[in-house]
Amino acid sequence: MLRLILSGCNGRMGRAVAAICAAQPDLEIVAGFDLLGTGDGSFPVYSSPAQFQGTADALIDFSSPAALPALLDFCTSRKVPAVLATTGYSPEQLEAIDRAAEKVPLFRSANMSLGVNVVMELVRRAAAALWESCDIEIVEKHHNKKVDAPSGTALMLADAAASSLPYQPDYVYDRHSVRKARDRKEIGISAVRGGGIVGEHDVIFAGDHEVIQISHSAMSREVFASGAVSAARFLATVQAPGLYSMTQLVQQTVSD
Ligand SMILES: NC(=O)c1ccc[n+]([C@@H]2O[C@H](COP(=O)([O-])OP(=O)(O)OC[C@H]3O[C@@H](n4cnc5c(N)ncnc54)[C@H](O)[C@@H]3O)[C@@H](O)[C@H]2O)c1
Ligand SMILES: O=C(O)C1=N[C@H](C(=O)O)CCC1
Repeated sequence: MLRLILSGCNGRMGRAVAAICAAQPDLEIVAGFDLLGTGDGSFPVYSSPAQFQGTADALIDFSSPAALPALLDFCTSRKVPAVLATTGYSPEQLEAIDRAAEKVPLFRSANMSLGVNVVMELVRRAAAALWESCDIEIVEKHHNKKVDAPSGTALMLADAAASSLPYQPDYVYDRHSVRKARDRKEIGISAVRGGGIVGEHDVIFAGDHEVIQISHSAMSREVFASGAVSAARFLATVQAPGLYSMTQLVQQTVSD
């Protein structure tokens, strides 16, 4: 039995993860954390991690960057490995995650879908082949409840493209405030918010005579939820502290 804590349990993703756990007999949610310290009664919910006195094999977090300090305190002091799936962390929070990962296994990915991680590899290869002839632009689209922009996935895709460039690109999020033609060394990142769009990402390589586009569409939140559960299963097999990502999870899956 894998005993899980679900942080952000009352949210859209928290509910999607709970549904997957309910369908897998070897998974048990022993506690939920959420601002609102109540749930549907299927497991106890705490408004603060410190209130929970039990133990767990792993924690899955889909909540808010505001939850991070208390979560890192909890995970490092209680030695509970965590899957951090929340997006919108500040550079200082990313450093705090790096420091905590020296004490306990942590897994972080702004997108828990296996497909997006394949797309990242395609983007690396396309950028290596096309950077001299093409401008790189990223467009992401999400539902109207999403609070962070651009999406964590768009930033991961920009980093994937940047890793293949022989220069450090500037990420440009706003073309409104400056009247200036596009610089070759930019990666433009644009965010659209509307309705119930689950998550769409287009990486556009625009040349003078051709346009190449690499796209990913999430059809439901289940793809992120099941990826997070796979990451929690992966963490339960990892003993050493460290910051893990989909790269290691995919490597383990391929070698099994
Ligand atoms: N990595 C991925 O694959 C992936 C996929 C989808 C969403 N996300 C990210 O997950 C996060 C949650 O997304 P969502 O759509 O479920 O949002 P949501 O708003 O529906 O749910 C967030 C939940 O977290 C709770 N919460 C907020 N602040 C908290 C705090 N300080 N302490 C404890 N609980 C707190 C809220 O009460 C809410 O129930 C977002 O950052 C989103 O971008 C990541
Ligand atoms: O719904 C969200 O919020 C999503 N957030 C992630 C991101 O910011 O990239 C992943 C896609 C869905």
